[in-house]
Amino acid sequence: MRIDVVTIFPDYLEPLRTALLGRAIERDLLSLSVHDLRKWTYDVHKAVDDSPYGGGPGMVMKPQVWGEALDEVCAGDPAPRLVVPTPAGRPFTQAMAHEFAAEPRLVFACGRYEGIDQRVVDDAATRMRVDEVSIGDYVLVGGEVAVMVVVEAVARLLPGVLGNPVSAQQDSFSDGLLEGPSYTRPEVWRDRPVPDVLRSGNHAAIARWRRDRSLERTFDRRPDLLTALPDGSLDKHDRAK
Ligand SMILES: N#Cc1c(-c2ccc3cc[nH]c3c2)n[nH]c1N
Repeated sequence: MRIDVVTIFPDYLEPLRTALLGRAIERDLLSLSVHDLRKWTYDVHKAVDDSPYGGGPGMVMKPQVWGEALDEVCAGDPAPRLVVPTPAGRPFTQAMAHEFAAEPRLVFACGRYEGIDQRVVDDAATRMRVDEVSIGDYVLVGGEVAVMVVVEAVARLLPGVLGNPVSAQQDSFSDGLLEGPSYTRPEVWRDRPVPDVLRSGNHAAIARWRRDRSLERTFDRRPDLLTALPDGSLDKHDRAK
C-alpha cells in the first residue's frame, strides 16, 4: 500500500516512521510519503488560509493551494482514495479500517484552522473516492493526529505487518464485540490471581469464558454494539448471559 499525507506540519507524521510501522515501511510492506502543503503556495507569505465567507471565527484553508497539491499528489493514479479527517466526518470504524486496508493507495488531507474549503472535497470527488471521516466525538486542533490513528489502524491489517496475524482477527470489534480482559505472569499479583479457567488447559471452557467476559464488557460499556450485531450473532448461551 502507498500512503501519501499532505499537511502543513510534516514533522507531525514522523512517529509513523518508528516502531512497528517504521519496520513495515523498511520492509516495503507499505510506503509513506509526507508532503508539505506550503510547497503549493504561490505568495511570498506562503499563505494556506483566509477569512471565512459569511464571517465566523478562525480561518479556512484556501482551495487553490489544496487543489494544486492534490492534483500533483494524485496525478497519474487512476483510482486514488482521498481520506479527509474532520469532526463532521463519518465515524471511522474497524470495518472502515478493513475497507481502507484493501486499497492500493490512500491519500490523506490534513486540515488545520477551521478546516478546508468544501469545494476542495467537492472537486476531488469528481475524480476520486473521497471519505470525510471522524475518529471520535471530540475536537482536535488539526487532522494530523487523526491521520496517524487511521494509518495505524489500517497498516496493522496489512499482510506481514503484525507478527501474529491472528491478533488482527481477534481484535475488539472483529466479532462486533469488545475484547475481554487479558492476563499474563505472575499467577498472583498483589493478591489478585489469574482466573482459574485460563490455567485449566480446557480450551472450550477458556473460549466460553472469554466470550462471556467480552459480552459482559460490551453490554456494560458499549450496548450500542450489541444492538448493531447481525441477526444470529448471539447463540442461546450468549443470550443467557
Ligand atoms: N478526524 C477528526 C477530528 C478532528 C479534526 C480533524 C481535522 C481538523 C482540521 C482542523 N481541526 C480539525 C479537527 N477533531 N476531532 C476529530 N474526531
